[in-house]
Amino acid sequence: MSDESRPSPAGPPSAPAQAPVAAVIPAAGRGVRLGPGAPKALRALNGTPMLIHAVHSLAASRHVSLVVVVAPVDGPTEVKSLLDAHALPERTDFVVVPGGESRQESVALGLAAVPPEYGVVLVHDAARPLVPVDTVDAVIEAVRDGAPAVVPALPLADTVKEVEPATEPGAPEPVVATPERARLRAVQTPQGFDRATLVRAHETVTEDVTDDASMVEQLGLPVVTVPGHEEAFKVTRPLDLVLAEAVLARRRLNDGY
Ligand SMILES: Nc1ccn([C@@H]2O[C@H](COP(=O)(O)OP(=O)(O)OP(=O)(O)O)[C@@H](O)[C@H]2O)c(=O)n1
Ligand SMILES: C[C@](O)(CO)[C@H](O)COP(=O)(O)O
Repeated sequence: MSDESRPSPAGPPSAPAQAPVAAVIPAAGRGVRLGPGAPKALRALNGTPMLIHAVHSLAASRHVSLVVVVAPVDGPTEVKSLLDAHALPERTDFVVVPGGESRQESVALGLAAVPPEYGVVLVHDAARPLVPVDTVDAVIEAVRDGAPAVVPALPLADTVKEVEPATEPGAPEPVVATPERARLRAVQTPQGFDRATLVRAHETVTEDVTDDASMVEQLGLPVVTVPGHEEAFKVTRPLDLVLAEAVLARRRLNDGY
C-alpha cells in the first residue's frame, strides 16, 4: 500500500506521508520587549531584517514549498518589497498577508491564505530567525509520520517556580509550587500540524493562548515533541540581539553563511 493511500485511522487526523508543506510566519508583532524602534521582524540582524533570516531558515527545507508571511498591519507592501529584494529559493512560493492584534489572530489570518492542498502547516515565529534546517525537517518528518501536532522542545536550565503573580511590578510574589524540572520543556517553533487539525483548533479555541500546540491540546488531541535547538531561541529582549549576531558571526566563520 502506498503511503498516500494509508488508511485514516479512527484516531486523530494525520497528514499523508508526502503531503506538501506550507509555513506560516507570524511577523506582525511590535516587539515591545525589545524596546523602541521598527516592528521587531523588520529590525536588522547583521544588516538583514530578522524576517528575512526567518524566511531563509524555513525555505532552506526542500520540503517547504509555500511560505506565508503575516506582515505588520500597515506593512505588507514593505514586506513584499523586502522579499523581492532578497534572493530566495525559486522552488518556494511566497505570499504576504496583513496581521492581526494578537499572535493567535495573525496565525489564523496566515492559515486562511494556505490553499487546501497543503496537508502539513508549520507555524514559525519571525522572532526565531536562526532555527536550523534540521530542526525544521525533524518537525515535518514527525507530522508526515502521523502526529497531528509537533513541537520542538528543550529541557530547562533553570528551576521553575509557580507563583501568585504580584499586582504591582517588582513586588515580592509568594511561591506556590516547584514543578519537577525533569518533566518540563521549553517549546520553540516551527510547530508543525496536520492542516485540518490546525484549522479546527483555530476555529474552536477562542481564549488567548501563547502557542498553537496548546490549542490542539485543548481539542484533546495528542501533541508530541521533537528535539529543539539552542539556536532556535526567540529574540525577545535586547540581549537576544547580541546573541543572535554572535551566532551569525560564528556561522560565517564556520561555513560562510
Ligand atoms: N499581533 C501579533 C503579535 C505577534 N506576532 C508575531 O508572533 C511572534 C512571536 O511573538 P513575540 O516574540 O511575542 O513578538 P512581539 O509580539 O512582537 O513581542 P512583544 O510581546 O515584545 O511586543 C513574532 O514573530 C511576532 O511578530 C504577530 O504576528 N502578530
Ligand atoms: C510560540 C512560542 O514561541 C513558543 O515558545 C511562544 O509561546 C511565543 O510567545 P510570545 O510571548 O508571543 O513571544
